[in-house]
Amino acid sequence: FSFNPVCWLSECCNKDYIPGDIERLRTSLRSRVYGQHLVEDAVDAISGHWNPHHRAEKALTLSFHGWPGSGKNYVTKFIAESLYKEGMHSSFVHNFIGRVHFPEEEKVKQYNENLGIWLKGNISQCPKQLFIFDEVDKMPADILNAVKPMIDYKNIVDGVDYTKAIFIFLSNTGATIINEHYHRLWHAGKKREELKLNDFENLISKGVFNEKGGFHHSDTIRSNLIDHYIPFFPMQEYHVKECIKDQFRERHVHNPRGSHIQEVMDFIEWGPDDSKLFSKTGCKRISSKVALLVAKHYPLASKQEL
Ligand SMILES: Nc1ncnc2c1ncn2[C@@H]1O[C@H](COP(=O)(O)OP(=O)(O)OP(=O)(O)O)[C@@H](O)[C@H]1O
Repeated sequence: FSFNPVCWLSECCNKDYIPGDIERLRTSLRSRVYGQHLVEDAVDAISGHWNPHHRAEKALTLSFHGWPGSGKNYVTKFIAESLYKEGMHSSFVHNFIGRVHFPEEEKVKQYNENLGIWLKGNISQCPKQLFIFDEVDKMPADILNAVKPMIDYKNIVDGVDYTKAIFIFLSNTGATIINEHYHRLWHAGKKREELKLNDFENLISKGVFNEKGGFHHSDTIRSNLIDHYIPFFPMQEYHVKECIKDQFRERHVHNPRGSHIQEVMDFIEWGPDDSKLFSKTGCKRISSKVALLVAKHYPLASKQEL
């Protein structure tokens, strides 16, 4: 037993701060995330990756694809919260956003150099790091090539162990392919819950390789460094209704009137044109509409919020 007073004051690279609580992750996803049963595969991958009885061969790379508002960031937040005590605020969790961190196409070389040094610096402090790259489709092509060697390293390089890191890429790339394929399967009578990862993985990897953005002709994909492509299915009416109820509940309204739920539903655009099966914005933009209704019709709940 060793006691390190520094760890009282700041985050340390140990089990207390990095509990890696997979059961908590499973429970959170099952109870809070609607309609995305394939994220279970991501959980299994993470669980295997950090399994103390099995040494990972390389860093784990997961790539989440789907329409806006289908839960990619939401799920990532649960992953961070279950693996790290401080969740998204942990100094071992890093969130890069395409348009914010890599806005200029002509600076790719500089971004790549900085990113390489920076990743190495962090991983050398603590190997169990989570790197999230959001809006990969809005990053200049080639950015991911800076990450590629780190994902590829199988051994300790210059004293740094890259194999325990987790990389999660989020994008809308491939969303159209996912939606169309989902639509076809749905027409053929397949149930959403019956769909498997391998119904989609090949389709996505081929699709993202050709679409513009950070994955475009990327070495990361060419060399098969992405371990799992996870499709996020478009949200249907019953999922969106659950999201709306969640938003009411968050504002202490546990029994919202049906007409109020409908009022929010009326704001949502549905596609594709023939079936109108999916919400074009998923569960996004619901929260502000619900906030307005709560302020207007549930004054007591609004007070509780303050
Ligand atoms: N599958 C889901 N189950 C429950 N709530 C969801 C789901 N998807 C989205 N939401 C709700 O909608 C909000 C926005 O979703 P989120 O930010 O995860 O979308 P996204 O897929 O990351 O979109 P984008 O591609 O625009 O980044 C979440 O914070 C959550 O409240």
